[in-house]
Amino acid sequence: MMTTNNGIVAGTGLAVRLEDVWFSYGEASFRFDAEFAAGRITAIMGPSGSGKSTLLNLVAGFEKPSAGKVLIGGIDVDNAPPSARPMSMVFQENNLFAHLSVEGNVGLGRSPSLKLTSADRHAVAEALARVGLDGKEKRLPRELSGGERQRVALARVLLRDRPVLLLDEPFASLGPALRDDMLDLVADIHAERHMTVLFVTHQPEDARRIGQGIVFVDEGRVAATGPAADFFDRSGPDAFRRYIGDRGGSVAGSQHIARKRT
Ligand SMILES: Nc1ncnc2c1ncn2[C@@H]1O[C@H](COP(=O)(O)OP(=O)(O)OP(=O)(O)O)[C@@H](O)[C@H]1O
Repeated sequence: MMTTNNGIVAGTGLAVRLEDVWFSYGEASFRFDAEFAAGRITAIMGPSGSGKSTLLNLVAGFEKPSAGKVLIGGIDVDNAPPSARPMSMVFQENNLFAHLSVEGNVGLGRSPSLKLTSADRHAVAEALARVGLDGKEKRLPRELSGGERQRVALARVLLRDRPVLLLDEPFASLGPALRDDMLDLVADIHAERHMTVLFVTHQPEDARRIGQGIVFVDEGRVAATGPAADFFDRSGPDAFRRYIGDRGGSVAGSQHIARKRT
């Protein structure tokens, strides 16, 4: 375990808890009660519009509960803006600043003003090598493929080294083989850093590949939670099986999906 210069404990996860959190967007109302165990990868699944991104945004601090608490590592983060919360977030797109090079975008993970020491620069280079982007340091985001852009975002996650990682469908626009590569990269990073990962996905294959637990969100509520293995056999909750579609004897082709060890 290591403490970074802003006092955040790196190299380990922190539990995330939503304690009877209420929130609404006009008529769309949400009430979340959920616990995400420290150091685990939890896939958040559920129908479109059920509130998965809203749940992540409440944890990140982009939205504020009208009642209830968000606790990270047992600490109420109500007054902390997103930048002060011990987490990193990767979205489906627009994770990068268009005018900054690859190394600039990653360097932001260490210093928002990009005043980087030589140790910081070394760390940036190491993170880029780790995600397979060495040699592309000077490129701008528009000179990269979609998968490469997400690799840059993951390199920044490595540099930030926060105990919680929020992933909001980060690989949804990538093809299946590339998606698997990216999921394996997330699993490898997780195996090394043990952060708590909340991973929103519509893909049962992806949830099964790296998810250790599942939180199933339906109509603004957490409708079911449990180990991924239970969700992907016939004993899974009915509403979840209806959502992903029961495919004759196995759920979501579970017999055929290689699970990445985490
Ligand atoms: N900024 C916003 N302003 C108003 N309503 C919003 C806003 N963001 C989301 N909503 C509404 O809140 C509900 C939940 O949206 P959310 O994005 O959390 O769902 P989701 O489960 O992540 O969906 P998807 O799987 O389609 O991404 C939807 O009805 C959506 O229209």
